[in-house]
Amino acid sequence: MSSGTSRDVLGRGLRVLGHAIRTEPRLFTIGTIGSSLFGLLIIANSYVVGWVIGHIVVPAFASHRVSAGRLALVAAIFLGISGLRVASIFGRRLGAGYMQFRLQARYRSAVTRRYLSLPPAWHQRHATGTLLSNANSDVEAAWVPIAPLPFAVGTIVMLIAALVSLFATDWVLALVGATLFPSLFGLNLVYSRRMSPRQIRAQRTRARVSAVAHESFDGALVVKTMGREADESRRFAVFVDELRDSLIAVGRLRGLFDPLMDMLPSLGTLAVLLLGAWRLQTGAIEVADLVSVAFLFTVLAFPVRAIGWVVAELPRSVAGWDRVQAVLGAEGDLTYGEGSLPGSGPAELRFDRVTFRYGDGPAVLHDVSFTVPSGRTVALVGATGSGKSTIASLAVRLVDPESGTVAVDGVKLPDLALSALAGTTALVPQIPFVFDDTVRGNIALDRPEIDDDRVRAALALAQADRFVDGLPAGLDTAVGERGTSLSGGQRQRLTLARALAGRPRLLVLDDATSAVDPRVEAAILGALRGTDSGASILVVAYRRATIALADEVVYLERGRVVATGTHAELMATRDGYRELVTAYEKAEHQ
Ligand SMILES: Nc1ncnc2c1ncn2[C@@H]1O[C@H](COP(=O)(O)OP(=O)(O)OP(=O)(O)O)[C@@H](O)[C@H]1O
Repeated sequence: MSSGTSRDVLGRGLRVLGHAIRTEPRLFTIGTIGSSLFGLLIIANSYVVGWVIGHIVVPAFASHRVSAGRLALVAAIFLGISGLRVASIFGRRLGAGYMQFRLQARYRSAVTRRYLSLPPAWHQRHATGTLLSNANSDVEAAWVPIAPLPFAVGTIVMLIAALVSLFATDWVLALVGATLFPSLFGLNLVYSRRMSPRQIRAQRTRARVSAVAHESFDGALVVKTMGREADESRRFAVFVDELRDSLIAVGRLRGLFDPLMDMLPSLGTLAVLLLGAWRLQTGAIEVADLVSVAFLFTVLAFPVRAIGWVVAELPRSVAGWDRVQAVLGAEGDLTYGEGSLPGSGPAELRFDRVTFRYGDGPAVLHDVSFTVPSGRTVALVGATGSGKSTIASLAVRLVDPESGTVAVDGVKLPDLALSALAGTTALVPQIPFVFDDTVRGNIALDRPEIDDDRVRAALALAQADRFVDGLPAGLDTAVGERGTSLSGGQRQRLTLARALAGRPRLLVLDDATSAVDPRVEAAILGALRGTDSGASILVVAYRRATIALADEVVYLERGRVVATGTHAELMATRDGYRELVTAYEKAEHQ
């Protein structure tokens, strides 16, 4: 979705506002009633000021007397107007503030929910920094005009009422208003057209700055160890400078527009005073009328600015809204069936003639067929890039095959409900992810059925119980952001324990124990195979000892299964397999 040209941005911005009003009609109504009352009170106040000058102050100059009763009446009227104004400002700000923050919260949650439901392929195409920007600054930008919106609508009500009262007072003075008010609108429109491309550019640059910053922080270790700090700072500076320039361009235009918006009502006041003096002379109006109208023009400038605030923010709002909609409207979700897997104990996994490609790229798996029989351990072995991780992703349905089927206990994965899939299968990925939480929190992940006994049992299976017992607060130890206080092998075992705690019936280990030493790895696999109610296991393996523990080996070359059999059989019959496993072994001993 594009952000559109400046020409149509006003229309689209108004549609975004319409959407906001339909989403929060009650709050919008409260805010608008408050600000309309505020506007009407401005007019009332002007007419009271005029009346006091014309009927109390001017006669007092002539008679040198003011009645105390009249003064008390005037004081009471002004106090009453002030009280009502306080209430109107309160209603306006309350309605607008609640409306803006509720919309922001609603869309932040919606964007985050959408991120979580979009498939890995989508995430791979979008930088994390951009996603952060979508959920934060784009959502904020979309709803920036909401804060002044009720004020602007109330101002329009005020301008219409002002025009009516001006015509009721004097048609000549009314003509000044009839010329001024449309000019204010016109100026706002010109401003919006000019501002549009600047705001869109600034919003895009913000997302880029966020993406580059995120990448720099994420890769801080590489940047430091490779001595690239200066280059990385320069790379960042290019985008920061671009953002500075686009924000200055926005500010420059605003700097030009704001004084113009202030000046127009002042010109109106001047015109009223000149024409009013003439009308006074001819007896067409009274002093009270002239003072009322002149006073009205001087106090108009502030509320009229509210229209400018809304219009000025529309381009930014449209840019933010488009970016938010691009996430909310993104396609490629996996749809789930309703099927369940009622059995218990280890499940069977079957790949049948599976072909897969990433996006429009070449096929990376061709006609892959193999089975992990219930309760057995199957090792996937193949050179780097041969498709092992892709098979692991397909086995737990992170992605769907282009053709062929993947089935668990005879049920095709797309026919399964998400809960059935998540309750049956577990993937332990190559790179462990640890949340900034306690050991317990990381393993239980708020799953209510996972109590401390299950957490401990999972830790024991993952050979992690001893190191966790050695942590200062045991299960309650906080592990830091991404588990920084743990070693790589400890992180891997924690992630494995997390998967095991859910008692999966099919466990997929994608090189999940590469950072633990070979003896511990063998102990883990031995323990997993030994449990009676355990899972069937598909393991991407590199170490000879691990591979030898598997009941069967599936050997891949360039996305094709070229042989299956026991480790011993493949060592005897397959040269490529023997060379690869021997190479792994040599690398390990070096
Ligand atoms: N997200 C992706 N987009 C495009 N191509 C990809 C993507 N992920 C993997 N590939 C390609 O798919 C092929 C198989 O990759 P895969 O990660 O499954 O191999 P692997 O056997 O697990 O490799 P390794 O042992 O290095 O982890 C490779 O050619 C790789 O370049």
